[in-house]
Amino acid sequence: MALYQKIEGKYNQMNIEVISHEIINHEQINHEQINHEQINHELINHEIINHEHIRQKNVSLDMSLLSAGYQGIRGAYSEEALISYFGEEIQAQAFDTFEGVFKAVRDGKIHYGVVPVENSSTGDIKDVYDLLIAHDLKVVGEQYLQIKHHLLGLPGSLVGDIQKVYSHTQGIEQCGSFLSTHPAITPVAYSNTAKSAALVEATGDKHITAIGSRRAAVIYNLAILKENIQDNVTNSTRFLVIAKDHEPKAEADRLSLVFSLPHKAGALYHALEKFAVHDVNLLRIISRPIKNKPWFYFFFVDVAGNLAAPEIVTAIEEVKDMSEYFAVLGNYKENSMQRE
Ligand SMILES: O=C(O)C(=O)C[C@]1(C(=O)O)C=C[C@@H](O)C=C1
Repeated sequence: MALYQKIEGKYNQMNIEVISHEIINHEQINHEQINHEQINHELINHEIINHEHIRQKNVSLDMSLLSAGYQGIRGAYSEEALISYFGEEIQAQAFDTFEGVFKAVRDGKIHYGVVPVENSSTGDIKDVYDLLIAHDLKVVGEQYLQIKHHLLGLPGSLVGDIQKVYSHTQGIEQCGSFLSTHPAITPVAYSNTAKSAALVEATGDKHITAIGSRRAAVIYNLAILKENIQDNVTNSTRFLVIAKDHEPKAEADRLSLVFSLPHKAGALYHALEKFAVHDVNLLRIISRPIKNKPWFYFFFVDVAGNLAAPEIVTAIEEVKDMSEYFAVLGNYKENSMQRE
């Protein structure tokens, strides 16, 4: 506990809660009979939720007591990611925007949000990073999803007759080669791939199509006019599972941090050096502008490790000391699909 205490007040508070409640005690889960009612009560109160750990220990929890939000409508890739992470039983709630998901989590209307954060072909989904800062939410998990885009149209539509294709900007970008070889089809950016599919069904127009998933085709009664039109066969998107509070996990092996540094020669170099010196593997780094401070940046850095490891604590303590702003976004279990 002392280690967490050194890093962040909130972590400290969380650990005190974990210890004082003594509900989800890893040892207890292993060796003793579990009081399910008590655990579910904790889940409802949105306190110590360690579903990942519990799932691994084959403890059956009533997931239907939990809610998670995603952007779009049924058939969106985000909904698929949500189901892959939590399973079918959780109450999935659809929101029009990413911001809607973030606000609902922040206001305690839903327990979790599942939002895309990066794509293997097109890179960062920048809005999500900005929203993480703006709403002060935590990352408690991640989910990779292979993205296979298909050209969806009304049954009987012919590729040669298509005038427009609707999709999320990511869907359009990820299918750039297909679109460049079909110049007669005008891409139209829409808020979501599943919403695009629903629009095609609603118009009843055989000249209009959508880029979306096989699942969306089934839900919105569309035919797959051309399958796998994404540029890369390995196309995949990484989603973050966000929550209001940290969820410390013994098996967490990925740590997401955000910090800003003074404008000094070598500031970033020296910050990253701390990870190298303490043998901490850097997994990812991106920068985003600090909106009210022109030409200053937030660095979002992911490293491998658990906050209980002394070398991690030392490294991030040292980075924190050099930073003008510093926060632990979350320490969670890496999804195994990564870097396969
Ligand atoms: O439009 C969807 O279906 C989404 O879930 C959004 C989204 C994204 O924002 O990247 C998710 C995964 C794919 O990369 C394409 C679109």
